[in-house]
Parts: sequence; structure tokens; C-alpha cells
Amino acid sequence: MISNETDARSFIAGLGGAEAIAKLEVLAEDLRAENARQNLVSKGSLEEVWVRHFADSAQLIPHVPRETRGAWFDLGSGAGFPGLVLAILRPDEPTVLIESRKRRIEWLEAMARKLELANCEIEGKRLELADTRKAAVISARAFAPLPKLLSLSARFSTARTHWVLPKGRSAAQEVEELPRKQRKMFHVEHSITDDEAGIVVGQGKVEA
Ligand SMILES: C[S@@+](CC[C@H](N)C(=O)[O-])C[C@H]1O[C@@H](n2cnc3c(N)ncnc32)[C@H](O)[C@@H]1O
Repeated sequence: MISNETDARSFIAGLGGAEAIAKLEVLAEDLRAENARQNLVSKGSLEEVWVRHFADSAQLIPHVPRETRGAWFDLGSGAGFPGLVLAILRPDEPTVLIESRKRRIEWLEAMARKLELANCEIEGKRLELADTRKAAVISARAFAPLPKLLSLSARFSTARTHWVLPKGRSAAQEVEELPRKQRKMFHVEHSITDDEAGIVVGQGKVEA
């Protein structure tokens, strides 16, 4: 379990090295400043930004096979979690952040520019209006209940698509309540930043 800021930094350093840490320092500072202007994340979570947002996002990476190539779609990225963290930690792979709220889109675009994330594309529109493209990986944190999430994102999936969906305490129950065919695609992994939370992990094409 990662329970403090020091452990969270070490975990991330192991995944992305000094360059990633430096970029995340900038993100942490700017997030604090921007959060005073718009409500991006809960105030309390800023006290533990490395655990609650950075490591919580980064922990998705080991659930995707290392050899996976292609675009990682993050749905409803909000302040950039997990999307911006993934783009920082996987600089050679494309990351597409889909977000519909104007001020959040502006924030994401500004950070992608400032952090020189050439691999990061911000798709500033509702997911329902985004062009259909094939995703190698789909993530979404605090975006929608699982059935809605799957039906909205089904058209981006192929038989090879990996799904990594942080789902908090409801993870097992949300999987249990899926129709049988979808239920068989997914299992739940433990979060390493919150011992009561789960991550819904799976692979395959979801039929709309
Ligand atoms: C609760 S926030 C979570 C943000 C971020 N993933 C996180 O965990 O910190 C959900 C985000 O999804 C965005 N959103 C909601 N419905 C959407 C849709 N249909 N298309 C794109 N973005 C959407 C909201 O604007 C919001 O920023």
C-alpha cells in the first residue's frame, strides 16, 4: 500500500524517473493555483496530491501489458486524472484525454503545452460527440456508473482493447451487476492507494 507522499513519489520515480517527477512537481504547483480559480479536485486531496491523484493514476500502468501500443483514451479527464499522469509516464505512446467542460479543457490544454506533452491530445467535447477511433486502452476515473461507461465507450473498443477503470469501493458490485457476457470480460484488482477501492480490469470489445 502507498499511504504517504514519500512512498507515492518513490513509486512514480520507479515508473517514470526524474523527468516524470519534475513534470509532476510543476503539475502539483499549478493544480494548487488553478484549484483556487476553479473547482478541479477536492481541497483536502491537495494535501496528499502524490497519493490521491498521481500514484492513484500511475497505478493503472502495470495493469496494461508492457508491449501494448496505440492510443490510451482517458474519459472524463477533469483535472487530468489519470490522463495527464499517464501522458507524462508514457511519453512515447499517444494519450487522448476526453473532457467536455470548457474551463477544464482550457486547463488540460495549458498543462499539456507547459509540460511539453507532444503525445497528449485533448479532445474537448462530450464523449458522445467524439469521432470513433480504436483505443488500445480505455481508462475513466469517477466518470460514470459501469453500465453507462461501457455503453458510451463501446464503439472505441476492439477485441484487443484493455480496460482499466478505477471504481472505488463499488468495483466488485458494479462488475457483479453487469450482463453475463460483459461480466466475463472483467475482474477487480486492488487499488494500492486505497485498500478499500478496486480497479475494474479487462480486455475485449464491448458490444453496444
Ligand atoms: C467527477 S469528474 C472526474 C474527473 C477525473 N477523471 C478525476 O477522477 O479526477 C468527471 C469528469 O467527467 C466529465 N464528463 C462528464 N460527462 C462527460 C461526457 N459525456 N463527455 C466528456 N466528459 C464528461 C466532467 O466534466 C468531469 O470533468
